Amino acid sequence: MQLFHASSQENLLPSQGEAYYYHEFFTGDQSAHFWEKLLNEIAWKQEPIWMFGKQVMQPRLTALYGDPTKPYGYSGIEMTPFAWTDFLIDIKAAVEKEAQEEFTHVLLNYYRNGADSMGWHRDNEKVLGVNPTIASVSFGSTRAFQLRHYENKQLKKSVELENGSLLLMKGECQHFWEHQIPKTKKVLGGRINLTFRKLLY
Ligand SMILES: O=C(O)CCC(=O)C(=O)O
Ligand SMILES: [Fe+2]
Repeated sequence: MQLFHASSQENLLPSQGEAYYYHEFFTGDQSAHFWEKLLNEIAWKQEPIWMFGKQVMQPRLTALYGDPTKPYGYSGIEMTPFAWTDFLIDIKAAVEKEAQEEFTHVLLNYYRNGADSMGWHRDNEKVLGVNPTIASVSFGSTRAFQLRHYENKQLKKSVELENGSLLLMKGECQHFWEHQIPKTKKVLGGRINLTFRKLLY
């Protein structure tokens, strides 16, 4: 939405994948506006996933939006998308312009406080194709986003995802690197994250 973004434009990863961070991709005013919409108008739910043969509740709230005829799933669950809303389309358009990619779906995560989290994973479902571009937008409290090499787990990178920021993951990132949002004991408010994806149906 801004013409020039305060961006490092430099790859956060040393090799085998790309991750680019854009600080203040959205202005403070835009972010405050989207925060209110996201909090009040998204159909948030706490859903179970399968982990090591057991069903457990995810430690955060989630929602999926996109083409309702194209479901998407991970960790043994399948989600049916809700149809796009106007303000989600506005966010999507801004992100698509920067990413030079068209997205079909957005997965939303609401971390209510520092006890909510997302464990180590790669976004490598078959339906995303070989080297997917995933665009991740954050609003609300800053949380650490950690990346570590899948084969050499000592190799780690961390970036603080701030209010109004954009993170683009590209190339071989989902093949060679996993990522997580760890729990934190810092007293923190909520954070909402949107990951835009292109599902190849
Ligand atoms: O909350 C985040 O920044 C990460 C979200 C994520 O990795 C995902 O939805 O796959
Ligand atoms: Fe992810």
